[in-house]
Amino acid sequence: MKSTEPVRVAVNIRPLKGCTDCITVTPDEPQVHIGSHTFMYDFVFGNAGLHSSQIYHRCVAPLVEDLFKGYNATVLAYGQTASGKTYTMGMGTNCGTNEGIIPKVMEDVFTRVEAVKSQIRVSFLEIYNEEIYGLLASNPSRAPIIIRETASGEITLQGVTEVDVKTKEEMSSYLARGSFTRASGSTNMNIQSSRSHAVFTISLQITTAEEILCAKLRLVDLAGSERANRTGADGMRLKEGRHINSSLLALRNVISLLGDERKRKKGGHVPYRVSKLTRLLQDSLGGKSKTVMIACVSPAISDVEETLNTLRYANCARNIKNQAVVQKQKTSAPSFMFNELTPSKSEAKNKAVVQKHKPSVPSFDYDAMFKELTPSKSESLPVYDKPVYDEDVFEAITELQYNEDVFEAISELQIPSTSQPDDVSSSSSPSEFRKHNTSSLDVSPKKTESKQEDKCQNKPMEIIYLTDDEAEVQEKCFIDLTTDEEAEDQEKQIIDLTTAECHLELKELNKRLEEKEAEIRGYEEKVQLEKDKRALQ
Ligand SMILES: Nc1ncnc2c1ncn2[C@@H]1O[C@H](COP(=O)(O)OP(=O)(O)OP(=O)(O)O)[C@@H](O)[C@H]1O
Repeated sequence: MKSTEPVRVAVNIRPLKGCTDCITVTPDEPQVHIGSHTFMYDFVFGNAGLHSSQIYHRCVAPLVEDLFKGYNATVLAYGQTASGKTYTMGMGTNCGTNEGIIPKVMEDVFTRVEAVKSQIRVSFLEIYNEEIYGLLASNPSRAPIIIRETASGEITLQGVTEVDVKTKEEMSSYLARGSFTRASGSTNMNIQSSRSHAVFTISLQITTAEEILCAKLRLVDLAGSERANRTGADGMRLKEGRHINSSLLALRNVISLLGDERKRKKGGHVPYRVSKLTRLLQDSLGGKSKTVMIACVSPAISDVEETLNTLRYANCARNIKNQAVVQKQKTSAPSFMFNELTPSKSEAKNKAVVQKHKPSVPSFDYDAMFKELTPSKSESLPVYDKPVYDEDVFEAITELQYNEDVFEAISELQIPSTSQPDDVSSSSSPSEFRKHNTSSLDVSPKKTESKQEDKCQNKPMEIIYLTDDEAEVQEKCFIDLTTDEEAEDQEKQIIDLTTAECHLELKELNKRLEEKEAEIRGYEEKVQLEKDKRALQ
């Protein structure tokens, strides 16, 4: 079953902290006014809009319902730093409480699973300085997770830890554990600012007499866009800010391309490969998932520019059309047991391998757990990489003002597609390969082949131990996207984008400089005239 689903967009306006309000909301309508701009959304929460306590029921509960029907779904919190994304998602200090979206999702999921035969797994990862790290891994060295692509275009993640969960409390403790491990730090704008994009994924498999539904709900808390002069970031924070901004720029570029019907009809290339963030969100934006974006904004006048940008991209995201597909496969016999599923060699190539890799048994005492984790937190943070991009370009991009021209120009930019090798490459041997936990993030290609519709294209949740032969087959269907050449290519694309933006910015500045010079010349002439007049008198 397939249905065209627009990305639904909600705006969440956080409470004002004692300064002038720059946003007004039309009562009883999802309409926001800012300066001379007016935007329509699917929902508006906060200010004169709906009460923010309704976010879950209005926006997210329908996705949980769809998850149980076999649809992949995504909730994406987007917005500038300190606009309330982590708070809204419930990934911050409130994650041990019932506040925020994720705790409510858990409540709902575990109420619903009582009525069905199911298995639930969770994974939690972050993109930090353009590397993907698992947040549930028991290994403190936190080796980066590798993105791979199957021959059919499905994105899988090699090295991510997925754990079985049986109760809401267990899931909640993994959320708390991962949230605590996630990179965060203090800036002038947010005392506990997320320094990475975080993705908490709930994988659900429901077995009925006829079929197996296997769908995923991805809950994404993006790091916020920031300006170094406002956050006061330097050193490590500045570098993080640059990575955050560059990946958000790539995301905005994808949104503006997918959200522009004219360009979509032209069939322009969508630059998902430019950053790891856009690769991971490929299924959520223009793919097979049902997606809700929650644009978090601050109503403070001091944040007006960033708020306007967020509102603009969120409005653009409403035009994105996904092709939601039920993720299912047939159960061959009525007594078919989920854990008994063993793939044939041919099936093995379409399935990701999941090995059971459970981190230490979660503690349900949050205070004790945080205490237990505190000394290891700094150790487990990723080691800083060498700066990947040109410092000057990033300096400029950090401070970049996203005005109309830049927005338009980025939309016009067509990024050449990274060639996808026909053949398969993989550096690890079959036995090495089996040592890793492999999990798919179900990021599927945009084009849907009808034949594949009723097959479960996501990774199955069962644990599969392959023979050497099967592992070889499995390996052959992966394409490693992280070769040096490809990484260089991706970096170059980001640099091209940022350079183009810098050129536009420079052009704008030159124009303003010329205007100022003309003004000064006019003033000097006036002064000279006055002098001449006085001399004549
Ligand atoms: N709706 C709200 N009601 C009360 N407090 C809020 C609300 N939204 C955010 N806050 C508070 O504002 C601060 C910043 O929020 P939060 O950390 O969620 O922002 P963020 O957008 O995730 O920032 P960053 O991108 O820097 O991580 C936090 O102290 C949070 O508790």
